[in-house]
Amino acid sequence: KLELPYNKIRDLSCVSHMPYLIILDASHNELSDFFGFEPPKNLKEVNFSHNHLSVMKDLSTYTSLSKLNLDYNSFSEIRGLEKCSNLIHLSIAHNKISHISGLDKLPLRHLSLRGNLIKKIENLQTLWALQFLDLSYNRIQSLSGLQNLHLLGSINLESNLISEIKETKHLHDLLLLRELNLQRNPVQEKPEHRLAVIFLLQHLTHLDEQAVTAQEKVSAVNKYDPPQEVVAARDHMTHVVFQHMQPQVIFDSTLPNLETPYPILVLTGPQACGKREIAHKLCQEFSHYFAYGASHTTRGPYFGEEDCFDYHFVLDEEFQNMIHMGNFVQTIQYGGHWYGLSREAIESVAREGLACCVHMELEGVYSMKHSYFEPRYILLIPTRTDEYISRMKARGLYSKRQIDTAVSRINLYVRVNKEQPGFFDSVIPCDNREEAYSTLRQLVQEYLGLEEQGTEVGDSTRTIPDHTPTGKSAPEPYLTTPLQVNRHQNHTSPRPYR
Ligand SMILES: Nc1ncnc2c1ncn2[C@@H]1O[C@H](COP(=O)(O)OP(=O)(O)OP(=O)(O)O)[C@@H](O)[C@H]1O
Repeated sequence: KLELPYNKIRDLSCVSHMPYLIILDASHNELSDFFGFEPPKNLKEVNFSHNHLSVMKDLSTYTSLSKLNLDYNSFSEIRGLEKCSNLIHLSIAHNKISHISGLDKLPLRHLSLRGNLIKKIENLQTLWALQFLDLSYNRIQSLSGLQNLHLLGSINLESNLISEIKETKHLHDLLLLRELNLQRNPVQEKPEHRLAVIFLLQHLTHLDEQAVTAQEKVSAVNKYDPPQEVVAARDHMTHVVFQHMQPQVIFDSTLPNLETPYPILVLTGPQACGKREIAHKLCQEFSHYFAYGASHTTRGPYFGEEDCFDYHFVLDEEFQNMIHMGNFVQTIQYGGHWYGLSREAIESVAREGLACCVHMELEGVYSMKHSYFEPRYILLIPTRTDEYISRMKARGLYSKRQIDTAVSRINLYVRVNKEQPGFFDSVIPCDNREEAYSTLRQLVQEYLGLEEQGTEVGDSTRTIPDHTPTGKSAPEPYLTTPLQVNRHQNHTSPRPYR
């Protein structure tokens, strides 16, 4: 690695003598010669931002290059990158580029052409891997030109000249689009076009706070809020697509098996109904059978919460990276924060030979039902709304709006349970936490066959149900009554516990 930023360097020919160089930072210098050195074989990252470069030249010998930063130079044309078959991150922001060209078929995931003179979105259709596109601060007048970018998750078009949104058909390819920034475009000034903006936003899970007013946001959500099934299908598709883009790994511990799927217990219900506390308690008491699968979240920890125990607390950027690395089984946005259950959270429990116990909102359940896992779903539902509200207030963590949202979602759960019999394997009222836990405890004991064998919970001498690939312990009954009640609709005989 060679770091030379903030100097007055004009000549970099010395790099020709560094055949093993991998990373070069020559930003903030006085270079006018573009790559004026013999190419080190494995050069991967180059930063030439803030120099005096004006002409790009053929980089076909720089085949390992994966990240190139050319911001704040004087380039007026993109060229010479045709053979850079490993280039995934390219930034040529704040130059003098007037046309998008020379990028055909590159495996780019991140492209920034912010602050140039571009009038039209063009020649991007072959960038099949593109996930992040920054075209802000240009002179673009229309949204056309975004066809085929199936993996694009974020487009920044802030400060352009987009004055109307006529055709939205070409945006239908953008299956994974989560963010679209249209701030500071004339279209925002015209009331008749605001509706079109909202229409575009119907596809997005992230509604830009400043792009639409609160009222419009509400009407957009009400009018276009897609059904839970659609949201879950999109969420599942996102994670499957991104997982398939990674080198394939065989997950020994949780691989589906027709006879004995890997056991997962999902506690679901509205926020603060006690599912997390109950999940922890269950994992503690039945520590030979269950371990807690901690989700990732972008919300900050509350007082007393422990990283890796309650959640893996991460920044938004890391969470988005994890999505793009195909790390999650499911994700949701709740209360302005991201939550996601990673494959690794489940795998790490499975590797211990234990069943994974997790908690999640209804959207998570819908997504899990698309996965190859076949968890048991227990709904914990408050039946005395006043007490539920008082308990939330007493925690001192929630605004009135958060409490209202949580309360309004009780009906959502009740409706799903009523309209889709069998959706939850069991429903437990949770007004009294002790009673709720005791009911769950009983279910789990029956499920593990503990009572029948008269075995004490937590008895370390007892054989542990072993789910590891090499596990040899005898199969145990998997979910006998009442947890199994609804499952009987799909399965004729109880399945053995691996
Ligand atoms: N991976 C996930 N997928 C879906 N929902 C999740 C996931 N992880 C957590 N949640 C749910 O998101 C909601 C908000 O979680 P958060 O921990 O911020 O709330 P909380 O106020 O501590 O409530 P709780 O006690 O229910 O966890 C909770 O209902 C939680 O169960």
